[in-house]
Amino acid sequence: MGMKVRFITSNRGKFEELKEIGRGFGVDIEWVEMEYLEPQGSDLEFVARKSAEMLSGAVEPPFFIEDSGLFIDALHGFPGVYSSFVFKTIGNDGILKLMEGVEDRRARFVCVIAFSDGEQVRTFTGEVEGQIAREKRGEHGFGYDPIFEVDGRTFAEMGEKKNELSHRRRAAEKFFSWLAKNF
Ligand SMILES: O=c1[nH]c(=O)c2ncn([C@@H]3O[C@H](COP(=O)(O)OP(=O)(O)OP(=O)(O)O)[C@@H](O)[C@H]3O)c2[nH]1
Ligand SMILES: [Mg+2]
Repeated sequence: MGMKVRFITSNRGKFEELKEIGRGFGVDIEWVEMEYLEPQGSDLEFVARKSAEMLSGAVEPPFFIEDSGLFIDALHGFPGVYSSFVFKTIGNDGILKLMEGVEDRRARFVCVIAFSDGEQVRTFTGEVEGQIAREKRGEHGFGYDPIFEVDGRTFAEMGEKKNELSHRRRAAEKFFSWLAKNF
C-alpha cells in the first residue's frame, strides 16, 4: 500500500468517501474520529486552514481535515460555512421549506481539504454545481445528499457514482496528486 495519512473528522460519511477515493490513488486513509472546535469564519478555506493550524498542536502531523458546505444561490450562500449546524438543526426539511416556491434552485457543494505536515498547512478545494431538489430523493450518502441534484439525480440516488463527481472527489484528486509528488 502506498502513502498512509490520518484524517481527523467526526463524520463517518466523509471518511468512507475519502477512503474509497484514496484507494484509486494508492493513498490509505486512517480515520481519527474526533470532534474539533471550528473557528467561525466567513469562508470555508479560512475555517479549514485555521482548524488545521489549531489541531497541529494537539495531533501528531501529518494529518488532514476537511470542511465542506452547501451554498444556495437564492439564499445568498446559506447554509455555507454553517452547513453542519444547519443540518443538525433544521435539516433537509428546513432547507426545502426555505426554498418553497423559489424558482432559482442553483446551489453548489464546496469541499476544502487542509493538510498539515507540522510546518505548514496547505489547502485543496473542490466544488460541484447542482440544484436543490423539490423533495428528498434517494437512500445513499449522508447529510444534504437527498436534496442536492446534478443533472436531475440527487447525490443520494447516485450511490457510488457520487464519488466520481462530488466536491469531495475534486478536492481529494488535487490533494492526493500533490501528496504523491511531495511526500
Ligand atoms: O449531503 C451531503 N453530502 C456531502 O457530500 C457533504 N459534505 C458535507 N456535508 C454536510 O455539510 C456539513 C459539513 O460540515 P463539516 O464540514 O463541519 O462536517 P461535520 O461537522 O459533519 O464533520 P467534521 O469533519 O467537521 O468533523 C455537514 O452537515 C455535512 O453532513 C455534506 N452533506
Ligand atoms: Mg464540522
